[in-house]
Amino acid sequence: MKRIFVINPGSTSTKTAVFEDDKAVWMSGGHHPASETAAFHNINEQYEYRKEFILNGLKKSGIPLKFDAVIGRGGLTKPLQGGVYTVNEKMVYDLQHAKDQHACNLGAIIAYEIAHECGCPAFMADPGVVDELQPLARITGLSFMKKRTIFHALNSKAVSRKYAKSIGRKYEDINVIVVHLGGGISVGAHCKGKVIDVNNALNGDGPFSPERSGTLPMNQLVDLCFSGKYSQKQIMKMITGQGGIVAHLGTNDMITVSREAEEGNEPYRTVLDAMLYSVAKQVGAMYVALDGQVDAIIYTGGISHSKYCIDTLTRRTSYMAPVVVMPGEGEMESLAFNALGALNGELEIKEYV
Ligand SMILES: Nc1ncnc2c1ncn2[C@@H]1O[C@H](COP(=O)(O)OP(=O)(O)O)[C@@H](O)[C@H]1O
Ligand SMILES: CCCC(=O)OP(=O)(O)O
Repeated sequence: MKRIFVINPGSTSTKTAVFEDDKAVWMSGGHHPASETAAFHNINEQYEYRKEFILNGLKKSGIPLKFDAVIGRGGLTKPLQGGVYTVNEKMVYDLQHAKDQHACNLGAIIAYEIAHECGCPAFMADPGVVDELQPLARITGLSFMKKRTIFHALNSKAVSRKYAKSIGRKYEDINVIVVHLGGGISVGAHCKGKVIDVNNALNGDGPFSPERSGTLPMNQLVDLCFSGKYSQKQIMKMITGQGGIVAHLGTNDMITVSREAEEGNEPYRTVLDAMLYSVAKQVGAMYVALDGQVDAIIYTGGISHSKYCIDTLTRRTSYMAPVVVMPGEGEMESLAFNALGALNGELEIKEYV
């Protein structure tokens, strides 16, 4: 029996779990309010805060640091193929110096530290930088700017596989649109096992989300950049951490926002409806990317627990394809599955170079 520790830092939460082979025997985690994380200037500064949060969780439950492997959510390194990777010094360095700032960058770093203390291997799998875009989706309107993907690759692929299995088919044989509704929102076109198009959920591309601005009017953004009022860091923070629902309503707590909207309270109702409208439009774009050949539209991520959000999105998109709701995320199970497969020699362990 293998004991695996799973670490998953998200933009709004940190989740941890202990698995014995493929069974979760302990799960923990918590929400990080925007009021707490706003104090940090960058993700590296959150290292101690998140590590303490993780170690305290283990300590409170009396769980010793004895594992056969530790696996962390993959971070925003250079674009990579999907799969499971050993965390090495080079990866830790690249994550500490990553241009793209997201809490997932800490997953592999903290896994590496804890694994070192346990004397076991550290892994990460299917990071947000998995890149399978079809050639046309890479080209932008400026010849020197290429599109870069950052999305919820781990969960999007995990729920797609689960859905395919539930209908007796393989992920590699179906076409689905996967909408991950988390702190960031990604809407991907999965064509026979490859994500051929998807918005960059982190950097000002696609729908707006609890914490991201999504696509903005470009001329106004350029004016803002040259206004002399804001540093580059401040503008990036407006786009990635303090945009979207946080910018409009001052919170990333979508449980409250959904409840208020459902009761018809303003400005919650209008702002949330606008976010859902922008998500539905992105689903339409991915419908086109798949030439209308879509087996299902899968809604997943934390916000998919909200009946108000799912009812609204279903009304706006179900005429394109059947809607499937898989709330929350399968990231913890998927990470554990990858670590177990790596330990048992059933999955190739890739080296980060
Ligand atoms: N029952 C719920 N109703 C509405 N929103 C929810 C619910 N549960 C969680 N959320 C929201 O889901 C988001 C977190 O989603 P999650 O997929 O766990 O992502 P992340 O990795 O971005 O932290 C938060 O904005 C949280 O408020
Ligand atoms: C880096 C993965 C994409 C993303 O936006 O994740 P969160 O929803 O956890 O912020």
